[in-house]
Amino acid sequence: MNTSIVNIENLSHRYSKAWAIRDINLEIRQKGVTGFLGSNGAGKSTTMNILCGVLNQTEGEVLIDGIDLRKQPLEAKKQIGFLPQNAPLYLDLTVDEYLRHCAYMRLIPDNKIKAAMQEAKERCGVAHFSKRLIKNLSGGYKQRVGIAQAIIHKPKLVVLDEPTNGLDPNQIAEVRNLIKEIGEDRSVLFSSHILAEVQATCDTIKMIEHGEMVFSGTVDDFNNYIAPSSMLLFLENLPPLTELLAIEGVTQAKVLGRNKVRVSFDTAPAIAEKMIEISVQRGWRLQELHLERSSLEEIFAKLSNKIK
Ligand SMILES: Nc1ncnc2c1ncn2[C@@H]1O[C@H](COP(=O)(O)OP(=O)(O)OP(=O)(O)O)[C@@H](O)[C@H]1O
Repeated sequence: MNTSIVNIENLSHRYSKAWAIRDINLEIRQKGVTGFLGSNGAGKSTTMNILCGVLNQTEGEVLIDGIDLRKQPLEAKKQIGFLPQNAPLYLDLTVDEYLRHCAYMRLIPDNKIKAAMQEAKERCGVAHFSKRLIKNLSGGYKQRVGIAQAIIHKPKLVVLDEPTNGLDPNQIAEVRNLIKEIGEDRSVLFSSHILAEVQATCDTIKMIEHGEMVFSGTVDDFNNYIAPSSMLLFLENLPPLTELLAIEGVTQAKVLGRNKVRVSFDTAPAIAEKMIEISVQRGWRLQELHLERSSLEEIFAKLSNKIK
């Protein structure tokens, strides 16, 4: 069995002269939610449009569930549901009329359309708006209908391009939950330039900047991308700073309160364990040790600059 739903190899795309993406390699697992992160203009939409067969790449290969998208587009596209950046909704249709149209477009057999519509509507929480004109739905519900059309044919891969863009905070939370639910039994790839959103919704992160992949890994890998270089210590018996500074690897020490000190260190291995050991030996009575990690924004900035 193929363990990846998507395999992208050496993918590049050029609009007229400028390359929008360059030599991208990407693998996405069969299940779970993958966040596709990148600044504005990084190349997310270009990659997603190629991945969904909406745009023909200049170079490289895209396999969906092992099927070459270029050579067998109809077969490959059966496995893909796509919600582009501007949801392709027909505002003058009702939810039912629109989803029926999408089901026809997806070549769902006539006798299965009703059940497919019902299942997609229930999954996306829009069944009670079946007869409502799409133009009369709130932004969040329009987006739900957009997601319903992306899953109506039960694809193995659902691709959502900035699905929470323009929604209010409540609607964002609802759409994020829906994305997580959908990712329970298939693979979802969704793009965003909001770090916290990707962190809250995804298992895996892929990040693109200036058309090149700069990161691929778990959310934890991402959060730990920059190794900590300082720690906060809460010590009942705070020693003189000279004693802290004499520890191998410690570069700075600053008292922040009666029992609190910030210690900066270089890349000394196992510095936290060493600090605990020394504090026991010397009776400093360590109450708490907190490694200070980089904020997501710092990691984002570092990755963004990686290829500048
Ligand atoms: N149709 C087009 N013609 C020419 N250049 C384009 C076209 N579409 C995108 N580009 C350029 O390709 C690069 C990548 O754009 P893309 O839309 O893929 O980025 P993005 O990461 O999706 O950005 P955003 O978050 O702003 O949607 C940008 O420099 C953009 O200006």
